Amino acid sequence: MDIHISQKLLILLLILAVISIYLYTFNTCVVSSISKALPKWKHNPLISSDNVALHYTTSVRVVPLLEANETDASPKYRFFREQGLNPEQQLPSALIIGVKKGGTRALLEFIRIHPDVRAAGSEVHFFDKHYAKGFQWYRQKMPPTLEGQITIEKSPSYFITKEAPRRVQHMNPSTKLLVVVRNPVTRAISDYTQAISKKPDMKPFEHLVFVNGSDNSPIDVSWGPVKLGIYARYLARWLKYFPLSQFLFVSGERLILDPALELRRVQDFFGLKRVVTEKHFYFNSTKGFPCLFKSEGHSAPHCLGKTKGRNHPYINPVVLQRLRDFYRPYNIRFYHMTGINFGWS
Ligand SMILES: Nc1ncnc2c1ncn2[C@@H]1O[C@H](COP(=O)(O)OS(=O)(=O)O)[C@@H](OP(=O)(O)O)[C@H]1O
Repeated sequence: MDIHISQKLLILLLILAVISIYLYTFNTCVVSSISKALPKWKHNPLISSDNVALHYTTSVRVVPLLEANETDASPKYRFFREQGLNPEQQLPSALIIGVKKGGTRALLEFIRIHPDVRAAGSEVHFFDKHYAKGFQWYRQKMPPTLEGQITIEKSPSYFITKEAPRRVQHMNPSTKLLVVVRNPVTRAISDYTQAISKKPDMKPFEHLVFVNGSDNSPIDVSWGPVKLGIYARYLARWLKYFPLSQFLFVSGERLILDPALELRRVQDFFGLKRVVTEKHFYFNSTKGFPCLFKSEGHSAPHCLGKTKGRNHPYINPVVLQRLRDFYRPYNIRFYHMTGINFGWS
């Protein structure tokens, strides 16, 4: 009888062991195949690709990521209070100041996975639109944090706002400043794509990019999508108020091709443990972008919302070349200022 029971127990244990081995192997394969699938630029810090075309197959939910401000009513904060901890709202010690269409939302959503980083969900626009409301107002827009946690906010318009550098310095001269930059040609097209999605009767890009709409004329530097790409000009203003060591320049291209690598740089810059790693990301071939396995707000795999990663319109290659030529000297100046060659050609 005893022998009969222990045989049954043995078989049960064997089945459990087989299931555990299967699950472990499956998970390891999924994670390692993703990290193998993602292309790496390990030995090449220069970025040259304008259009990222990678093909991996996964199914995914596409959701807008935490666009709304979070509240402190969540179970997590209840738990903190029960433990006698008192999370408080603080002014940000780090800002993602730009650039528009650089990949700022992706960076914010990726870095906020880190347990020591807390972010304002939506763009607050304090240093450009709401400065008159005062720092108290600004602080109330921030999520509650525990001691040692970093509060971060992103409003890409800060980078080009004249008054912003002085105002940020006034708030805190040690503020850490993150700038996500992307090939200004691609950035201009991205900017235009967003504008035309809101105003479908806009003239074609090829018209708006030139003074008088004619390709015999110079590039129209007063047109927003073009003007914003002259990064060196805007950075020069910021450097009057902050040393270069307080900036981290994140490559928008690499944030797509190797998000874990860029996130490592960000965590190092913040002096944080490297918690956000390759295992948080997978590449979604339908979306054409890296997405998250899970984050604070979502336990299931998810990508950024529909307004991130739009299809760009076809642009005449001659016009593209004119734009590349136009930006070249400004890009070189930007590389010298930052000490980084972003490899935009
Ligand atoms: N993971 C991931 N998913 C989706 N999109 C991603 C991602 N990483 C970077 N990007 C790029 O981010 C571009 C939008 O940039 P921003 O978030 O800075 O735009 S905004 O200024 O806040 O409107 C967006 O530009 P478009 O492709 O033109 O839509 C993307 O190219």
